[in-house]
Amino acid sequence: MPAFAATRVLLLVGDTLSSRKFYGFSRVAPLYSSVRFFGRANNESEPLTLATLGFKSEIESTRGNDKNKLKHGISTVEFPKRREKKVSPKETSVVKKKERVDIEALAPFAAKSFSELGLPPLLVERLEKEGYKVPTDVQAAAIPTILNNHDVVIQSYTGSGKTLAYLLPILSEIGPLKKNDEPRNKMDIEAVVVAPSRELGMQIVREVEKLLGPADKRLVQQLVGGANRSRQEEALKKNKPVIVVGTPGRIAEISAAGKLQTHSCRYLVLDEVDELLAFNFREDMHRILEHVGRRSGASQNIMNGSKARRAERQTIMVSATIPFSVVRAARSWGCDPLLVQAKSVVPLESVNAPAPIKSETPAQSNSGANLQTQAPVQSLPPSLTHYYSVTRIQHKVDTLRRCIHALDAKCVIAFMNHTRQLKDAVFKLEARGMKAAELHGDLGKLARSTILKRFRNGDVRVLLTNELSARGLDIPECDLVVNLGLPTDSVHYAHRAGRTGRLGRKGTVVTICEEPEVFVVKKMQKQLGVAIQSCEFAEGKLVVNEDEKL
Ligand SMILES: Nc1ncnc2c1ncn2[C@@H]1O[C@H](COP(=O)(O)OP(=O)(O)OP(=O)(O)O)[C@@H](O)[C@H]1O
Repeated sequence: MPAFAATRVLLLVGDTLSSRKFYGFSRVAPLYSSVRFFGRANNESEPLTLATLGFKSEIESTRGNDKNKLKHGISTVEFPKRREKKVSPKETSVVKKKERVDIEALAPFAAKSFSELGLPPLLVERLEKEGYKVPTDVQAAAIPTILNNHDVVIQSYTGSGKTLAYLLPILSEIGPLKKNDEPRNKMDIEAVVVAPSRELGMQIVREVEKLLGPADKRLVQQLVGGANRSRQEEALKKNKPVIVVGTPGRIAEISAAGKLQTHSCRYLVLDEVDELLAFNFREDMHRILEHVGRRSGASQNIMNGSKARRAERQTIMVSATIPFSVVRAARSWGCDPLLVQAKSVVPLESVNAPAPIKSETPAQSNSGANLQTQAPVQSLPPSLTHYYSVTRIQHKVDTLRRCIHALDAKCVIAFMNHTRQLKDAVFKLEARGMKAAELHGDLGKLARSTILKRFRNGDVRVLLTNELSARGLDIPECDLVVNLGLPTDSVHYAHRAGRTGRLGRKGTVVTICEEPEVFVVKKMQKQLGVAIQSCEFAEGKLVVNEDEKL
């Protein structure tokens, strides 16, 4: 178990804003209308305003916001001050009046359109063609922030659209859909996206290909392990991609062989960054962090501190779960990074190490300074229903089958902790006429992608898998996640659970456990701040044990 997994906590509210410098604001991105900012005077007597940050005027956006008031959520977006721009007294007074005003915001979609976020028309057109019309909250917060050259850590719950939140600002600046048509040095790779699994890597590649369109899809190159390396190297040479997406091992390998020129790369994305901190990725990640976007002569610049680093790559780190180990790592990898969440943007500097856990109800934990229990809550989509059902170990697969019938689930992901258990479970389900398949890391790349394709197509109803599928896998149709083996902790629970209930869809999570394991479920319930209700499956129906309070 990697050390970071034990740290489940993130303190998100820091009262002192960083007074550190921010460099290289070259663009002005318009403000999306319904994500709000509030300014505040800081030590150096310059208030924070949208103007100081390079966004549209605060007064204008505030007016626009009146139309957008909705029932859900509070929106407070704080940015660190942008030093070089002075604020007029008029702006200052507006900011002061609005100081610490919490505003209702649209949820789950904050901005009305992608064009409001400063994306180029070609890209917006392509998005509309693909059916993406309204940005999600996290996209509305992240896109302008990345367009403003900030290094960021993006955290929001599973299935909330984090992939486009970083891809869109990158594609605004590089490739055929970008804002300006400056010619490109064809040898340069301009963005590197690192993901911990082949499946996630391929999924990101598909997303980029979709946006680039058939004529330009060769401008993204996958560099995932398990696939033919020389073919990947040939494709790099022939297609001269602007963006590569891959797993740490393969990217590091090809880079070490001198076949991947990333020194002048502008963007480095670490998707599922907390997973990428795992021990087994350490050496490869070290190489990637040292080489991507590090121009020759940069080592000399490092001596000059963050300003020099700013002139190099922009680092974007992403996950639904950001333990404090990531906060620490992100501070050293990035340049004054910001923590971007659906409705808040704060300097990572203001995120404090977790305080000891205090017993408090989820409602209390939202308002208090100790947000130890809050991080996993923010990692879970609100549209999920959680149950647990007690059974004997030898009846677990049969309970799974009855659970699927009772809930009439069509597309099910069931997690087991040991690869060797998967085959037996598949056999038992198939024997009872339920189409099932196993997916794990011991299978070859082709077998893995064929199984996933069959599952996505609906040919397979139940996918029996292990932790491999817990991260990032996007199968919107998945309506049920079952834990046949207990997840290691609440962070792992959150990622597994997040395979269902994607982007506002309903989803159910059922943990099938033995009696002595119930206390672990109770503990996770407390840490996650969600109700996990006891239930049974009898006569083809779900029976919730209402009176059993955890
Ligand atoms: N603005 C949007 N409008 C409609 N659909 C969207 C939008 N943004 C993303 N989606 C879709 O939402 C789904 C979830 O997005 P994505 O996989 O990026 O979530 P995520 O936050 O990265 O999840 P995870 O934490 O599990 O990796 C995808 O199917 C994606 O195509």
